[in-house]
Amino acid sequence: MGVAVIKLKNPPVNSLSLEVLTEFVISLEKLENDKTFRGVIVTSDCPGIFSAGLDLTEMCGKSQAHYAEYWRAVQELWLRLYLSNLVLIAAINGVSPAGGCLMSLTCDYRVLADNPKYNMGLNETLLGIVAPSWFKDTLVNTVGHRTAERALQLGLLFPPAEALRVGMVDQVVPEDQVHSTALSVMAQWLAVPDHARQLTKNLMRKPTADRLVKQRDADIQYFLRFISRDSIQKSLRVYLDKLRQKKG
Ligand SMILES: CC/C=C\CC/C=C/CC(=O)SCCNC(=O)CCNC(=O)[C@H](O)C(C)(C)COP(=O)(O)OP(=O)(O)OC[C@H]1O[C@@H](n2cnc3c(N)ncnc32)[C@H](O)[C@@H]1OP(=O)(O)O
Repeated sequence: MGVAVIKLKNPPVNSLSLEVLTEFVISLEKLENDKTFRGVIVTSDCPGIFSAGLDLTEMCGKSQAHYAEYWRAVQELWLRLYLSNLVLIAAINGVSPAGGCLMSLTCDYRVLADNPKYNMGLNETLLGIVAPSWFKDTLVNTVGHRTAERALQLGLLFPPAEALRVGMVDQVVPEDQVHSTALSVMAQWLAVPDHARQLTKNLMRKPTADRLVKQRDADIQYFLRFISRDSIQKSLRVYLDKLRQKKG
C-alpha cells in the first residue's frame, strides 16, 4: 500500500545530531517526491529508546555558526514533518523526551508501547532550558492549552497510561503489537482520498507552521542568544555530566 518505515538508528540513544536531522529530512523529501509512497511509519532501531531528543553535545561548547546551522536543521525537520503530505504514524517503541516527543507529536497518529519505562513529554525546563514557541504550539495542538501549560512548566514526562489519558498518544498497545497496530491504523488513514486528507491537514496545521516560517531567522537569532548564555551552557554541561555519571 506504499508505506515506508523510517527507523531511527543513532545508538546508543537516537539523539538528533546534525547528521541525523539532515539524513531524516533527505529521506522524507525522497519519499514525498516518490508517488508510490503515501505513508510513513516512524520508529526506532534502538531498543527501549525512541529518541533522547536533540543532541545536547550539538548545543554545548560549539561555535555560533554551528548553533545556527544546527537550529536551522531542527526547524527544517519540524517543518517537513509537520506539513508532510504523507500520512505519518509514530510507532513509539521507547522513551521519548523533549525533541523525541516533539518528533512524534508532528505525526498524524501515535501508537505507544505499553512499558512503564517509556515516558514521553517536553521536559526542557528540567534541563534549565525553554521549549521554543513552536514546540509549545505542537503540544498545545495535541493535548490542549491547560494540559500543555502544566506539562511544559513542570517538564512532565508521562508514562503510557497518562500519555493516553491526556491525549499525547492515540493508542497504547503491548510492545510486540506496536508495528502491526501502526500498519492497521495506516490502512484506515490511507482509505481516505489523499487530496482531501492533505488539504484538511494543511488547513489544520499551516497557521502554526506559518508562525515559524515567517520568522525563521529571528527564531535562530533568539536561539543563538539563549544557548550562548553562560548560565544556559552551564545548565547543559551539568545535565550532560549527570547523564554520564549515572553509569559510574
Ligand atoms: C530558545 C530555545 C532554546 C533551547 C531549546 C532547546 C531544545 C531542546 C530540546 C531537547 O530535545 S533537549 C534534549 C532532552 N533530552 C533529554 O533530556 C534526554 C536525556 N537522556 C536521558 O534521559 C537518557 O539518556 C535516556 C532515558 C534517553 C536513555 O537512558 P539510558 O539508556 O540509561 O542511557 P544513558 O543515559 O546512559 O545515555 C547513554 C549515552 O547517551 C548520552 N545522551 C543521552 N541523551 C543524550 C542527548 N539528548 N544528547 C546527547 N547525548 C545524550 C549520555 O550522555 C550517555 O553518554 P556517554 O558518553 O556517557 O555514553
